[in-house]
Amino acid sequence: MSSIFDNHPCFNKAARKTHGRVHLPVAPRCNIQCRFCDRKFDCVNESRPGVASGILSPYQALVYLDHVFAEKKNISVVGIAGPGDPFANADETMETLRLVRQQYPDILLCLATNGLGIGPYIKELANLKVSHVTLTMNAVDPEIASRIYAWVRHGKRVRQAMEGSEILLEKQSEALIQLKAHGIAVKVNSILIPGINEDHIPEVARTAASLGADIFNCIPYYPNPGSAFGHMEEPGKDLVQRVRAASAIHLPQMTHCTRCRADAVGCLGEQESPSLMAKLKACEAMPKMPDNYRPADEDSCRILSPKRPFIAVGSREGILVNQHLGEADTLLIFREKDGDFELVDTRSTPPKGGGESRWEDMAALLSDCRMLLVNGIGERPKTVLLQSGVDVAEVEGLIETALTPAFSGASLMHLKTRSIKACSGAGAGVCGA
Ligand SMILES: C[S@@+](CC[C@H](N)C(=O)[O-])C[C@H]1O[C@@H](n2cnc3c(N)ncnc32)[C@H](O)[C@@H]1O
Ligand code: SF4
Ligand code: SF4
Repeated sequence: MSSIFDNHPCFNKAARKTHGRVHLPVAPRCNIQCRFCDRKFDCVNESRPGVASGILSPYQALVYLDHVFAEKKNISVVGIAGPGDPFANADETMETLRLVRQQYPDILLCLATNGLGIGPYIKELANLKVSHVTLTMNAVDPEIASRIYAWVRHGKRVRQAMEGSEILLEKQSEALIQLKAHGIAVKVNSILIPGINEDHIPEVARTAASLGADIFNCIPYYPNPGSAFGHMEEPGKDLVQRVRAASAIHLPQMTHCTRCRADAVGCLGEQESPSLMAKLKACEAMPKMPDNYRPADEDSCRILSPKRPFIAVGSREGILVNQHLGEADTLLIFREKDGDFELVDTRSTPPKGGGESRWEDMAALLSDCRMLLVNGIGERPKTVLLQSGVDVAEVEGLIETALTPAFSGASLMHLKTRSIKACSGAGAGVCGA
């Protein structure tokens, strides 16, 4: 019998080599300070929790995700794991989850949090079908916790270690109970910090089990020179094994955690992809929100402004979306009218062979269009158009079928071009693909 654990590489060890995950780095800030954590937002060299090569806005993250799915075919989970805490950046986190869910109705969604701020969002997380949450609980005794957490920001006030730890622990317990009450699978991460909590972690596992957690992940502390615990050594294998064995009495153990970056992508332990890291940086440089974008709400995803009333289509005969942008001599321009679609213009595309300026001219040509529908497009023109505020969808099928979701802002996922369409136009450098 299949279960929600099957396709998640962290919750199910058997899936770790077949199913990948992508972390979207949309949450830079944190609402607490763990003494072992050192966050970095522009770091390409280190492979550890809390680092990312860039920070994305929700809209940028959605564009980046397109690149991820184009390069990696085995991604089953989209998650948010910092580099700070998702609920110290609740607006960005929830906006990203809404956009991703709208665009990818069947993908698994997950996130990792310290639990302090998640409470008010649990209901909506369940509505968005966020199926897996990781809650990091490093202690359940406030005295031990106060040695791990330097401060906790609750509401507008920053609380010092002891008072803050008491609040944090209470919020974590409440969050775990509520997450389970909403049918969400919960993994509890507990960072094993030698000399601080090694004898206490089995008690964390026992408490987590009593509150309904599904699985426990005792993670060896990774030494961060930039953190307050920077001088401490990483726990040895024997200690990790001993603590995991004592915790296994209470909960099944995850033993294959690879202590991932906040922008990790692919299978666990896989080397970072240089091309996707470059894509992430390119997406970070895009406008945080193009002209034709307004934040999503619970009911609708992309509500598009009247500043760009039209949608452009690449079509050979005017019935199907079946043209690669590089091959298109003309683009059809549609608008929505009285619940129907009207062809309002046929525009000649800028002449081929103009290099980069061809795509800039194309962006100008489509300055009143909110979206371009084609069955293929090169990386460079796509980036130029997205940066100028034209959303791009690579789809195939009847124009009319594609225009309905395109105008309403609904998902076009079911129409996505199945095979990668290369430009067969007049030679290299012409279409930019
Ligand atoms: C960077 S955090 C982001 C999500 C969230 N703020 C949290 O703490 O769960 C992701 C995971 O990395 C862990 N982590 C951070 N620094 C670490 C370190 N130096 N060694 C081991 N795990 C670490 C956190 O405890 C957490 O479980
Ligand atoms: S809660 Fe997460 S991001 Fe924040 S300091 Fe702790 S480990 Fe780092
Ligand atoms: S850090 Fe561990 S639990 Fe989180 S995604 Fe990586 S392997 Fe999974």
